[in-house]
Amino acid sequence: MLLRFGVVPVVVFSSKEAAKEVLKTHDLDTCTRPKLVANGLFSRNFKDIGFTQYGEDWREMKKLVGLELFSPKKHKSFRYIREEEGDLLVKKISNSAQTQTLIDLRKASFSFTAGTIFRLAFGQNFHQCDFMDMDRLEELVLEAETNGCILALTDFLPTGLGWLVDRISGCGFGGSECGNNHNDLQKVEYLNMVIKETFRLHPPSPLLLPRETMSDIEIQGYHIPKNALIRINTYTIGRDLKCWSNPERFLNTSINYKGQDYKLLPFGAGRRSCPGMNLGITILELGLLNILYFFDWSFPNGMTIEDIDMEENGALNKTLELIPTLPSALSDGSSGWR
Ligand code: HEM
Repeated sequence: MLLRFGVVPVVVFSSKEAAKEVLKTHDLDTCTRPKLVANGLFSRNFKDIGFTQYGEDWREMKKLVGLELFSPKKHKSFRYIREEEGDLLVKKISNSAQTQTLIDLRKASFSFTAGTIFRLAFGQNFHQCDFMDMDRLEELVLEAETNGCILALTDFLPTGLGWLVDRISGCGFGGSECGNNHNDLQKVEYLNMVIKETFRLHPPSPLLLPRETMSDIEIQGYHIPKNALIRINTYTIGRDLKCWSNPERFLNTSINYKGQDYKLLPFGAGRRSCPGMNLGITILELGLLNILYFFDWSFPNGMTIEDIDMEENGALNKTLELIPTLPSALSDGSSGWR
């Protein structure tokens, strides 16, 4: 789909064939990022690896994070951090289980994920840091997410005009569907299937991060000029009848979701694909295993599954409050899943 936002052509690709042409055949022609106002603000003027333009700086950063954060050796050496944070998550939920009080699963998962990434990236324990406040951090992440989706007119209208309209208009930037009647092995297999299907039906990034063409190219027979903004619509591809026989149902396929199969791209593909993929998957599996293996879950009084708001709004601001119960076989103070 070709749109024109002000003076900028914006092309949205919603088929796996087009995604493959962009991310594989023309990866090198499309692997820079456009300088969008919102992204500049929370990436310290495009210095962040995710929003910096393609070139020497990006290549250096990619090499550095590949060695220092995401290599298999580092991944292994950070295991104790993931385990300690997993134990903390289990303890927190156990406390609620013992008093039979509600726990906000979104907040608990956020704390587990942010705690792990914070320690890994900054070498400091988030929970022992006086100057860090988890609620405030969550607000900041939400704000960054929301701003990431905002399109400012400054990005699309000629210099001055868009900026003026943005100021006047106030464009100031400043649960998966699962049951639990499974034994342990089934739980693990089931969990992997749930993760894959959640990636397909509810991709964390429904549109991959924006790319910009660095030269004139042709995709699916269409001419795309240099400096066009490109978006890959993974949400639509994940529900495309041409790719999936029954898109609304769990499919239980052995499909690859790490960027080799262009009908399932939760982490993108090509040069700008997610370098934190293995860490992300490990955190997700560990968090979910701890939540599902150690606890049974029930709704608060009077609530049914229909009351859960499954609508997506593109941000992480939905609460999911449930009551955990410790199965009797496990109520001996076990620590987290390793
Ligand atoms: C389940 C967890 C995660 C998912 C689903 C995910 C997804 C994505 C997606 C879709 C992109 C854009 C790819 C593209 O536009 O082609 C991306 C980029 C990126 N992700 Fe992740 N991600 C996850 C976890 C992480 C983690 C844990 C980190 C680091 C701690 C991370 C760091 C990055 C970075 C730095 C980029 C930008 C890469 C670049 O532009 O060169 N991600 N991620």
